[in-house]
Amino acid sequence: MNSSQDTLFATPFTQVSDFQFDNKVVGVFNDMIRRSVPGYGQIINSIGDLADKFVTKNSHVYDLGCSLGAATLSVRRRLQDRECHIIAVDNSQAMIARCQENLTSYVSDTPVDLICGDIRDIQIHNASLVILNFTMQFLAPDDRDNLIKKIYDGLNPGGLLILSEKLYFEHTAIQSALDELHLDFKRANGYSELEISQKRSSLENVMKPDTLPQHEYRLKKQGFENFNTWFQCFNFASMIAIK
Ligand SMILES: C[S@@+](CC[C@H](N)C(=O)[O-])C[C@H]1O[C@@H](n2cnc3c(N)ncnc32)[C@H](O)[C@@H]1O
Ligand SMILES: O=C(O)C(=O)C[C@]1(C(=O)O)C=C[C@@H](O)C=C1
Repeated sequence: MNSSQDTLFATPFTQVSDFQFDNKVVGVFNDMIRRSVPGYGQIINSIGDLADKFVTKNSHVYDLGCSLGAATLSVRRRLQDRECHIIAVDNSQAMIARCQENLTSYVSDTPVDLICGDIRDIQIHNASLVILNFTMQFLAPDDRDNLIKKIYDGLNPGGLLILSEKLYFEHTAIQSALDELHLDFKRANGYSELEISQKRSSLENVMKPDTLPQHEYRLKKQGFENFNTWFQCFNFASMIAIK
């Protein structure tokens, strides 16, 4: 997936505006997410491995907040002859346009319905896999319960939800230690203090991470009895929940 280097926050702004998944972000997104989210590449690969284990014949796979289609492509590579259908959704028109180009670059017999829309309005049914890879954190906290309930209801028995999120920690010293390790990861990937602090301000109002106990409580409350974290690096985690 080609991408320019992310320098969006490298020059000083008089006022930092709220983060948006617009054309400018789309152009650098692949570089941005790989240099910002520890373990992103491994998570994308493992989503393909999990798809291989959980996706059943003639079922649906949902990639909610698909961005450029990284998770969809990873899944699709593993699903030959499964006769299933992938539904990939994002509410950024710019992301969807670039995602379409990425999907058409690879041949596959698994059809993908690419939908520009809000994941809160999408119906889910006959699903063997639902992916929320760093998407739910951008929803208003009050909308998260309904989304998880809708996913639970739309999954077939034995179906899998993959939920990757940035985490917040209640304990002040733990929060600050893991946050600092994340910042060191960004520094090691070439981001300056200015880039780090301007991006942080830009995300402040639009990305609200939950704690791990909040995720566990929500998943259980909405019906998922089987839940575990399968990946964590610093303050980023990916969870699986099975219906
Ligand atoms: C961090 S990115 C997700 C990365 C992507 N899943 C991946 O694996 O590369 C978050 C995405 O969610 C989308 N998004 C945020 N809120 C949304 C909503 N309510 N409905 C649909 N898409 C949404 C954004 O446009 C953005 O593309
Ligand atoms: O927390 C940060 O600093 C991030 O950059 C995280 C994050 C994410 O988790 O989605 C935020 C926005 C971009 O989509 C890429 C990464």
